[in-house]
Amino acid sequence: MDVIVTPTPKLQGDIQALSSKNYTTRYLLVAALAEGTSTIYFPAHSEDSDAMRRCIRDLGAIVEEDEEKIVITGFGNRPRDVKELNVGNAGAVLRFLMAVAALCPEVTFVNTYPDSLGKRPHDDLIDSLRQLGVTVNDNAGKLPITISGGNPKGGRITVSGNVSSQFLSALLFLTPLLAEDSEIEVLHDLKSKVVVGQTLEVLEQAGIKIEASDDLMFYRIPGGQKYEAKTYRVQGDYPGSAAVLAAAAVTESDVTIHHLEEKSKQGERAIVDVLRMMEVPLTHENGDVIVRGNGRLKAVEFDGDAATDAVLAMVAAAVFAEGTSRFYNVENLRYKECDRITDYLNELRKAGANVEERQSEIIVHGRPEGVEGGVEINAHYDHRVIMALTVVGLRAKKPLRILDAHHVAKSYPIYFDHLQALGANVEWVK
Ligand SMILES: O=C(O)C1=C[C@@H](OP(=O)(O)O)[C@@H](O)[C@H](O)C1
Ligand SMILES: C=C(OP(=O)(O)O)C(=O)O
Repeated sequence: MDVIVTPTPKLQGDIQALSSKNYTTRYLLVAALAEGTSTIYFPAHSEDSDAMRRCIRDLGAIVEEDEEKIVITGFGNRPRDVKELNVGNAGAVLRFLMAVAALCPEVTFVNTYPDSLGKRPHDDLIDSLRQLGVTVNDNAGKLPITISGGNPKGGRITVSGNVSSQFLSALLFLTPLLAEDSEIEVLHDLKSKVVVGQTLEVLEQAGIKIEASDDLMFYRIPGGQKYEAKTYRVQGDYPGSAAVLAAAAVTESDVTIHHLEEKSKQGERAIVDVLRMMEVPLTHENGDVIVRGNGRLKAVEFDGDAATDAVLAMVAAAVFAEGTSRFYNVENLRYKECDRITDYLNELRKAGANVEERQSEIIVHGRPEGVEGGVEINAHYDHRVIMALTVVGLRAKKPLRILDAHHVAKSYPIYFDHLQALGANVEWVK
């Protein structure tokens, strides 16, 4: 399914932020790793959270749900002996469950998205699991991957944080369940460090004790712990909302998004500060972000690693800013659903934006007068590319057709419904 985005000068109305993807996947996981019954209120509904739901069920969790909650009876440290798991295109779900698979006799993670998740590297996590004595058969660090647990005990391990924080998060979920104490040292840099804060927050809520160094590069994890069954409430999702806020920023608008906590640990809440730095009129109080856009934006410089999943939306806003914007420290955007530097900038250029890439940097020469549009956009299987190009399409001169825009459902299945509710001219076509 494609979407046609027709230029729309005005957006108006209010929407509820959808529920956070990253918190939903984490709560589902810690509920599955507990032995009792946990309840998760307002979980996200998207392909990625569905993938986690499906896989924990396959691993033996009992999952029941209604409109507002999911009730999960976990399998503790004894997942069912499952032969195969299908995580769809969900990177975090794959990485977290590769660690859990160390508790299983033998599991194969299948490769259902060869052109997206199938291209992403997992070597760093594979190396760490091998240090724990787990046997891993992989395809040069990529899917399909077979993990044979071999009853790991814990101990001292290292993990590289250069490519993704998800490898470290995965080990932090596993090691408390092992019989002996563990120590994890992060080698090189730790990218997307803020997301590890969300992992630690959820582990603490689940009753797990972990000692973390202030710089998040070293951890002591007592072994033999048990996850407690708890009640969780999922907060609003900043990465998805970032695209809607960017859309409001580049148009004449009066848009409110409810349910975005000011004190959230999501790094992507920086979208609010970045738009503010770009001189977009907005307020953020009592969980409501209100943007009253006038279409005028100023260029910005920003360390994108602090808000990994909002960078594409920020870049889309910068396409219309006065001056040159720079988003630096973003190399790991290359290892996502697509290469979010080269692939994304190619699509932006097609739409008429003036952008340049460096190995770990995106440079945007703003065009306040608008871009030409009138082209077909390749979504590269990437929900965030789809959302960001939609923002650009709203202020192009001619419509954009985003091919295979249904991949938006990876994180935000109702993105286009939300935009329509705000008055955007976006239409699904076959
Ligand atoms: O831990 C998580 O849930 C995530 C971590 C981040 O990935 P990286 O650490 O690979 O940047 C983020 O981009 C991804 O959407 C979700
Ligand atoms: C990169 C993302 O997710 P994941 O790594 O979990 O596939 C994302 O949501 O933008």
